[in-house]
Amino acid sequence: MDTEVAPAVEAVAADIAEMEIRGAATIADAAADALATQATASDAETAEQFRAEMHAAAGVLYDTRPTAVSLPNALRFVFQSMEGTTVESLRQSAVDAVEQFRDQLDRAQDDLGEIGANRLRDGDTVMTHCHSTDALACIEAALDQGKELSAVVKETRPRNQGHITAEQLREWDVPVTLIVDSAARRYLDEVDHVLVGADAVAADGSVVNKIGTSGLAVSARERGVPIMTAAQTIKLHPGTMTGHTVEIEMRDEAEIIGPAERDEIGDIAVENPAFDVTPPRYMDAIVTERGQFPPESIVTLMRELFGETSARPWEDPV
Ligand SMILES: O=C(COP(=O)(O)O)[C@H](O)[C@H](O)COP(=O)(O)O
Repeated sequence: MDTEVAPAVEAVAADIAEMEIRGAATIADAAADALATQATASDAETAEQFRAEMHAAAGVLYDTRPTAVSLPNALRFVFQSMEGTTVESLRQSAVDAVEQFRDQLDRAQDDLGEIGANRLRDGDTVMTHCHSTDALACIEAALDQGKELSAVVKETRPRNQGHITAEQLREWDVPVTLIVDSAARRYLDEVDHVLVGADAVAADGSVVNKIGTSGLAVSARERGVPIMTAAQTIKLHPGTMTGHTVEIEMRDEAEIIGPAERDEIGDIAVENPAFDVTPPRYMDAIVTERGQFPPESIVTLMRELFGETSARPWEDPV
């Protein structure tokens, strides 16, 4: 059977893999949109062929990056809403599902921002790690509430996503101090809150986020600084309810060390994990659009949202 994936979908997958499109919420949004593109572009003649093409497109998108569970959750949402026995009905239901998913994504981030903002007080200084649109939504909502905030922004080696955060905060007129990652503990005495995002939240309340989050959380606890994770419910990882672990993406060593430097140093091993796991005991709260949760109780929300799910519904037989 011809399982043609639209070139535009391949292009989105390449952009996600190369991190032109990055950050868990943005990846989910782009992946869902790509499924709508596939549905619209398909010239399948039978419902079976249409489904096969959609499954192939989902597979290409899924294979881009392994850690952000928002990506399979976005694909799952579309497949669970796709219904009908004709190409046209399947196409329409897929396109409608994508629109609904993207609307929900925007709304969830706004609602989460309102809740997270309540934890921030006027005059607070917030430390950030990486670039998280969910975390920034909390700051934006606090600013909208008329609170004045300042920020200490960790640069977030190796790819310096902290620069994106710094730029956004400057646009909102938030005074920013940029620091190298290893300066974080020194500056914790000057901050009132640590605010991070998540690529995945496990059933035991562990938070998977950009490498460096767990060390920051341990230091924050030691310093007595509250730390919260801003994570929409699409960051909740259903597979962890049945014992699966979250795969941590290992990236190219070239992000850390160039070929010339490497030659000079000689024969060494270089490892570049993109994410780490913060155990629930080091996190004060997980803020979702459904409210704020102590990490240990997030599983109740996961049961309510996911119930029985298959991990990769686009691989079901057509
Ligand atoms: O770790 C990262 C991004 O990693 P990368 O740059 O490797 O994708 C972000 O903290 C989360 O994805 C949450 O982002 P958001 O809140 O925007 O979903």
